[in-house]
Amino acid sequence: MTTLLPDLAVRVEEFDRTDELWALPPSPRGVVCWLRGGAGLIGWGEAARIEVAGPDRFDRAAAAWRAFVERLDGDAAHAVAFASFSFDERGRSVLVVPRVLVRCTGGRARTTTIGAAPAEVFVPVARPAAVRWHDGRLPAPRWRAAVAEAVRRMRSGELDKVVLARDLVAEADEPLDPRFLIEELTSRHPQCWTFAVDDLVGATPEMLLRREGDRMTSRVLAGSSWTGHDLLTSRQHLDEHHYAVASLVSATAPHCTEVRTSGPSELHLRNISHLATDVVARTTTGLFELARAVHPTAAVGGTPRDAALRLIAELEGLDRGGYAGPVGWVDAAGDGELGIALRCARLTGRRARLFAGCGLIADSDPDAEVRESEAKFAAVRDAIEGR
Ligand SMILES: C=C(O[C@H]1C=CC=C(C(=O)O)[C@@H]1O)C(=O)O
Repeated sequence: MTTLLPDLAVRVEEFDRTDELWALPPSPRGVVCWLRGGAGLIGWGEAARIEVAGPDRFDRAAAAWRAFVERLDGDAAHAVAFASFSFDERGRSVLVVPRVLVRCTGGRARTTTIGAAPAEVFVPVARPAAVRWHDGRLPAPRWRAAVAEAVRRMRSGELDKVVLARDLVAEADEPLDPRFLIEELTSRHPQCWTFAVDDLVGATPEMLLRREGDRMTSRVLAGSSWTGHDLLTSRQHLDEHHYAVASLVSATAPHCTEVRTSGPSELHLRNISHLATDVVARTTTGLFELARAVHPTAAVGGTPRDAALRLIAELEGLDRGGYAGPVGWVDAAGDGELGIALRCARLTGRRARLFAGCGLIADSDPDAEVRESEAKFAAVRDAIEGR
């Protein structure tokens, strides 16, 4: 389904960059962003919204985006759509084309407006008021039991790896303002990509796919420590990491040439460290078509993929929505970036539902995984608390 403005004239203006991109949207409504280290994209208002579902959601989104770009008048080359794809094929995936887009690279910023500039009433950024925390659908003891069962199944040889997630709910007295979270997340997590698309806000360290012309890059993460433990000498974490890299490389192989991997190395973030491998390749395949080929990698699904997805449905049973799905942006030429939507929350009015998942193999310890999930929640939890 596509909904769009009647007037699709594109206007572009250049101006000196600002460091406070998060403060530009005039109100909390319809904010979309993809920001890292003071640069990136932020937008508001809706020139078009494209919603797709089903196993062919990536192809349908790609076709709808191409059709939309063809309808634009003027400088269509500067148009960008923000995307949030559901983890599960039954979920709703969304492309949002903002009416106003600010793109900041190097010392310059550019505003792209589609249609007449929207009438803007400025609403100051609000800090969350009186936040209370509740268990989600999978409180820690139930999730620990699910992890223990998954480990038992892997020890019996049913599968090699699975990623199980749990949730946590924040409830504030007033509606949550995504701009506050964007500000907190960009300043706390400068190595991560802070995103807001539809109702999902977060800061992910994992780049699923970046496409610039015929160059594809990816950063695969799996294997974590929140205690400073050396990941590079841990057989368990190296094995867990290996499955994630192998799933990305084998899924992209039919679409890529000159594939090079470098890693693993350790990526140290504020609350946690990960094993990371960077992948570079040449491709002529579009960004969304590549996403169809690779999603879900074993960083969020498991190995073998189908057995892992069945076990996730059986033991986790959460509606992951956009969590662990591809999230990011695409431009008119088909270039763009899709991260994996991790360290994020779904915002609905006064509530935020946080998600955190852990990769499990036969050697995993359920108690350690519960603590790892808490360390992953901390990224958004501390941002909501503003502490
Ligand atoms: C599934 C998540 O993290 C993935 C990415 C990095 C490390 C992971 C791990 O060590 O389990 C996960 O595979 C999450 O943060 O919800």
